[in-house]
Amino acid sequence: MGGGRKRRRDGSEAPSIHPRNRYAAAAPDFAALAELYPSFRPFVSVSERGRASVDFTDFSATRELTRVLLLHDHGVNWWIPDGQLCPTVPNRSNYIHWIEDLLSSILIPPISSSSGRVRGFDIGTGANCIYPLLGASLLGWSFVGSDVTDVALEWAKKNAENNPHLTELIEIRNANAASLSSESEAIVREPIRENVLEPAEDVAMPKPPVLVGVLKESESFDFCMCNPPFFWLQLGLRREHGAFQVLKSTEAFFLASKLSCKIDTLSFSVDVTLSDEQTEAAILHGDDYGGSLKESSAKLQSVVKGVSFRITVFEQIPGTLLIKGSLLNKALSGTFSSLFSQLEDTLRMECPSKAR
Ligand SMILES: C[S@@+](CC[C@H](N)C(=O)[O-])C[C@H]1O[C@@H](n2cnc3c(N)ncnc32)[C@H](O)[C@@H]1O
Repeated sequence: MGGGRKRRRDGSEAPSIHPRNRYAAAAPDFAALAELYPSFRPFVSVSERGRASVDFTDFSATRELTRVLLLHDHGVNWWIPDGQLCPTVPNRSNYIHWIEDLLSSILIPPISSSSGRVRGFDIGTGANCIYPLLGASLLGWSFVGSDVTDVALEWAKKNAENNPHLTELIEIRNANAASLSSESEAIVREPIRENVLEPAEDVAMPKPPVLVGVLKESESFDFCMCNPPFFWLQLGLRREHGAFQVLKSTEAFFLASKLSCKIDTLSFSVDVTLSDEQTEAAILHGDDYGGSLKESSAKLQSVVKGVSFRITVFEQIPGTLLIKGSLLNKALSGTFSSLFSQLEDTLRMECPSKAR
């Protein structure tokens, strides 16, 4: 029965799937989907007892699963390039329904819009554009989705445009463009510390544009949502590859890319810092921002020196590691995104996944 609570390993109760979630009554049927979609078939294995499963540590498998679920159950055409965050449809649908509950509760007064349509703002919509696509297809909501990397902006737009019935409902905005047009101020602030193990020293970085400058003066929204701006990579490893080895491979990867990095074996993190010349080259060659030379120089002036990005390795469950990439210098988002996807390829080669 959908909506039942699952027990975690520590005995506590895990949040249940929302009762209106399409997958609340029954989880996706991998075998049936494999029958219908030949491209999904190679990713489904069937055990001796006849149970069909998918390797959730294999990016290609989870991407294909997301693609067929969005197509089959939601009539949505969808794709993302390698290295981009792949969302799980049942999980992301929960958030849409939880927001729906909040909006219908007395906690949140309705914001009247002329169209009478619910309007949401999705900070960091990603290449996958998942929340706008689900909100629009499930409930007819309209969305503005923002992002800062070229690849996310390009694919979020493609994902909206490849669904003519939803295109009108989804607008994608470049938060970087907003920061350049609205005189971004450089500030020194604490790094985002969502893991207690992260070092506590302050990091100099430009203030990231999140809402200010991205929203228009006259606009109103019924809600705003955000899945934090980190990049995650999940690696299912063979027994002999531990977190320490992955950390060392990460360090070696950045050193081989001629970047300065500092490994911290206590917090299992690697801080990567680009030299002034590397930062300048990255920005002036416009790898992360397709703007004009004038915009590039404005961006260059807004850059504050310091740690550029941080990679942290976590052991999620024995044999499965999560590698989190945090962008600390927003001016380098494209460089970061591209390096993170190269790091992913390197780690997948050096620390192969568990055999299926
Ligand atoms: C963890 S991904 C989430 C993607 C998608 N919303 C999801 O839930 O699968 C976070 C996204 O936030 C973007 N991001 C980072 N800083 C941002 C900012 N200041 N404004 C908008 N997006 C940002 C990143 O480029 C990345 O695409």
